[in-house]
Amino acid sequence: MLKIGDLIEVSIDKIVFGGEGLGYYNDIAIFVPMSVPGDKLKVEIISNKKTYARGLIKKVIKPSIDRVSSEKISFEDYHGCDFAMINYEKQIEYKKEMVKEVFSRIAKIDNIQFDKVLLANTIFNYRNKVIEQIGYRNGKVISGFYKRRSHEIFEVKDNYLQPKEINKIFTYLKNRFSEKKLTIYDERKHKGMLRNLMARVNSNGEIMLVVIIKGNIIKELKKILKDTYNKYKNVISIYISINNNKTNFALGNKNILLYGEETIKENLFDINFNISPTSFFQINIEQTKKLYELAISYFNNINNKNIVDAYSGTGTIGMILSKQAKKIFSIELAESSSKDAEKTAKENNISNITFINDTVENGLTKLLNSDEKIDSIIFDPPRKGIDKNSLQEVIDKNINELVYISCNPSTLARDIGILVENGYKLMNLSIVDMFPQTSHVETVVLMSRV
Ligand SMILES: C[S@@+](CC[C@H](N)C(=O)[O-])C[C@H]1O[C@@H](n2cnc3c(N)ncnc32)[C@H](O)[C@@H]1O
Repeated sequence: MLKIGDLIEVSIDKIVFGGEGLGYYNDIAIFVPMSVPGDKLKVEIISNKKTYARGLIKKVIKPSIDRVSSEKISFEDYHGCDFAMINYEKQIEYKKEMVKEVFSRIAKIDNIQFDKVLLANTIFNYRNKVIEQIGYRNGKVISGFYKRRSHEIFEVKDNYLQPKEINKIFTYLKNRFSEKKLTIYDERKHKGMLRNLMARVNSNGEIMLVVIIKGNIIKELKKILKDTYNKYKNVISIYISINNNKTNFALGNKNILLYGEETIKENLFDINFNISPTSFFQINIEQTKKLYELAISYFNNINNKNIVDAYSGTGTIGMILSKQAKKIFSIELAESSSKDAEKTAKENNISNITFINDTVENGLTKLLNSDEKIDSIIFDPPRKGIDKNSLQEVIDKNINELVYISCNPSTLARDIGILVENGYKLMNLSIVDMFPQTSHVETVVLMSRV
């Protein structure tokens, strides 16, 4: 019987959904984060159940040929990236395996074939949005990510995924915060001011900064942000977000524009999209272009179709489709995203699009029961997938063509399973690697009525 704290030797056989490696020790399944199939490891047991246990790597005894370093072993060593210990080509192989495994287990579809697997050219520093926790160490303001399963912050110099320019500006801000001895938010006492730093950067290198605080804006903070705005010409927008809640969610309800522009803009397919601090926008622009191009190519004959863009964010896919389609209906829950989308449509003279600021659960049902004829739907839901009733409505109304973009293969497989049971066929399935160095995978699927 294993106990917490035991040191064991284990060989890793495979990667399972969620990104952890799996090996066996006396028939007990041992899950090991940051491990690679082919590794022989010394592992310390940190949790123990009847049929399985979880352990952390203490030492790499013999590295897998796919491991990039046998010295770096922890989540923190890889800046919080749970696949960065695996060479890039192999990361893709494991993502394919994970998608195959969930489709077989959940959707009961075996041996899926991938239409396309679109790799990234830029595999580091690709993120266009960054949020860090602010903390305090040895009299200095620091920022970074929480260590795994802890609320201790770890700070890294040149973070693997973040744009270098943002790292530079964050360093400047933290030095100024330290100098002025601004207080740091303490989540246990619910006291102190500085909570998070957030930044967005667009393809032109323009930056939006958001400082998330509890309480009121004090003049020292305002002065630091004014100096930042004047010093860095590429910082085009600075907000303070007030978050007085006891929550892990970073942004607050009140977002106050201090300097510069209300939104940052990103150009995709010749449309300038507006993005506010709280709006959703895909975090990897190079891969987003490929993702949208591929998803749009899955529609058969867009011209003269009425298409719904469900879970539409800032309206990107719908507006790109609107160039060819007859009519687009975009449904999005978040008010700021919907407002950004409306602004973008106006500025780019797009008029054949209707924005519905509502849940897909309500908005889609109403639309499908209205006089509008709907030919096709593109879904891009959050991780929890499509709500069951909405899916049933789509099935009942016999919508022939569904494109489904998903950031969570297990809820995708669940929803595809339901569609297949109800007379749809899986026509195409592709992967776009939006999140290199992490186990996250973006999948695009085309379903049609048979
Ligand atoms: C993965 S994002 C996709 C956004 C967009 N398609 C894009 O590519 O930028 C999911 C979006 O769904 C929205 N959302 C979440 N739950 C929703 C719901 N129940 N109804 C409508 N929109 C929802 C989120 O605010 C977010 O903008």
